[in-house]
Amino acid sequence: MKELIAVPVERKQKNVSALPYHGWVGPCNQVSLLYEGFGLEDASNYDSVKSFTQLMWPDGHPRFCNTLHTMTTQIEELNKLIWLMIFDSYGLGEKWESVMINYKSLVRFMKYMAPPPGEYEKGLFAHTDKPVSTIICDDQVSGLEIEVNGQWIKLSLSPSSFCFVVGDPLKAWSNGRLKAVNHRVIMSGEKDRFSIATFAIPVEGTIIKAPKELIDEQHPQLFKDFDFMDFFLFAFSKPAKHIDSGEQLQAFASLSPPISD
Ligand SMILES: O=C(O)CCC(=O)C(=O)O
Ligand SMILES: [Fe+2]
Repeated sequence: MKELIAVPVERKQKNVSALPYHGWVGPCNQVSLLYEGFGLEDASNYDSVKSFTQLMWPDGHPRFCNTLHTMTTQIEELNKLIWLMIFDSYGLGEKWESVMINYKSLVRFMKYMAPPPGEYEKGLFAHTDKPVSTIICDDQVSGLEIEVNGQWIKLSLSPSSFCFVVGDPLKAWSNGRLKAVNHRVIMSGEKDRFSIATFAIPVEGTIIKAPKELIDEQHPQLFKDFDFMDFFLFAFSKPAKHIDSGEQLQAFASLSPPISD
């Protein structure tokens, strides 16, 4: 990752995408002055990894390319395994093929700079994830926090462990059974933090809908069926900027008025 951060900014700026949050974002006020992130779309596809490394390094950095491809295919497998465990836990294991969401992995490589000495500063604002789910790994420099009952809890990931984050679409898919946790990154201490997040981005035209088995009289349908990309683009649109990240799904797809906890 340090090699990626060391790439000249003119080349980093070539890491662009038509989709929000899919390309390079340098330190800025909208996100954070401590934050820098790269985006790699369709990350388990070798050609796509190769195009990325060729964009970053004139020689394409074959060692980086191969290691990255191995990592992304394995994380994608891990994500699928977790989804299958979720399906199974709702008695849908046998039907996994009909409830599976086809997706591509978007990998984001992130660096959060250490704040000035003694300071406690935002690295990434509080949000719920807009992709279906996310797998995060970091370099054990803490910073990731989750909100539980109004309290922020710092997570310390142990070496070689991963954090699975439920995104808003998975909450909708599960008819509200799974919660999309509000999370943020707060930096303190002297060390920079490096993290890699792998997001599940459904393929074009995917409709997010709760399986009929998860809807009944006791569990009425909470969200209308929606096209993933419509929701994703809505979440990054101007009107949605005024809506709390955790409320965007409700605002976009709710079938009932909000229920307070
Ligand atoms: O860097 C992290 O640990 C979290 C990143 C994150 O939440 C995100 O990119 O959505
Ligand atoms: Fe996130």
